[in-house]
Amino acid sequence: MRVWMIGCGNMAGAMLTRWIESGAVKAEAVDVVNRKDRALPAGVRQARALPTGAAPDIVVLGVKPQQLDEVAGHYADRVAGAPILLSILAGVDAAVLTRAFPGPVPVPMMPNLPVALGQGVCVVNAPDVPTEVRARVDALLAPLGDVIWAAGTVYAAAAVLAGCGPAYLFRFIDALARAAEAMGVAHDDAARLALATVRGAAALAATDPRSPGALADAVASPGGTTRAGLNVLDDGAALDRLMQATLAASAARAEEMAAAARG
Ligand SMILES: NC(=O)C1=CN([C@@H]2O[C@H](COP(=O)(O)OP(=O)(O)OC[C@H]3O[C@@H](n4cnc5c(N)ncnc54)[C@H](OP(=O)(O)O)[C@@H]3O)[C@@H](O)[C@H]2O)C=CC1
Ligand SMILES: O=C(O)[C@@H]1CCC=N1
Repeated sequence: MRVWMIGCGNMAGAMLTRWIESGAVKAEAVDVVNRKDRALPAGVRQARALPTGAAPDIVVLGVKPQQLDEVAGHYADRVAGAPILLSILAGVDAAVLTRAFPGPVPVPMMPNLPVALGQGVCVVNAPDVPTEVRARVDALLAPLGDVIWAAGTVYAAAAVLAGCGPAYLFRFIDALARAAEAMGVAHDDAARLALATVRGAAALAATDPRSPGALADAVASPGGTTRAGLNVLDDGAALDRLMQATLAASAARAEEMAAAARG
């Protein structure tokens, strides 16, 4: 599969790393265009313009949403002959993509950074694409982790959970560590313990047949120490309300960005 990537920073770079490590895409089949050379997997070509010659099987758009018009001005003509335009731009829907890049089938999606390990989530928002396009996108995304197709408000919610979720969890790890540090654990030990606890708990939740709620109950002895802590998180649904407000803020920002992109 031949791939062109327009913009290949943190997120698109994570996807590229996994594609190459998994063997889904060969490094020499990838052309990246960015404004300066970056550390990319060996064998990937990078330049300040798309290559000449036949269009690839897929074009991946990996710039910031605010850079869409600029890159469309440079590359829309070259991209027009490609069959699929896969976009990871938050708040940029299929109609906006087609306006900027007429020709290819637009496939907006929201990945997350753990795709680099093959443990990410990709939420795809292209409900009406032809079967062969869906099959091709599914095959390309499969090595990255879970793939979910969603539309409308479900996509909006799933996209912020998947796309932003890692950042929320990184904050949670830091907050756990800071709390332990405030109680006397050395800074580095607190950071290590918090990360190891989250990693182990996530691995257990991913493999154990019990739900996260049931696993929490398995940790919390009746009248014990964990229950006392859970009572703080559960008081007035404090954690639920915090997460609802967090996702709602990200979703509202995505909607603002979508409105700006629509113009
Ligand atoms: N970070 C994340 O976890 C996630 C990000 N996203 C989406 O991914 C997209 C990129 O975000 P992220 O990777 O964090 O940002 P980065 O800034 O790391 O990546 C943006 C890339 O675009 C390139 N770029 C900018 N302008 C141009 C241009 N005119 N021509 C070609 N390339 C250009 C930059 O390279 P250079 O400066 O060298 O040109 C850089 O490689 C965003 O749209 C975001 O919504 C989606 C899900 C998760
Ligand atoms: O913060 C952002 O806008 C992008 C999209 C999801 C994660 N990063």
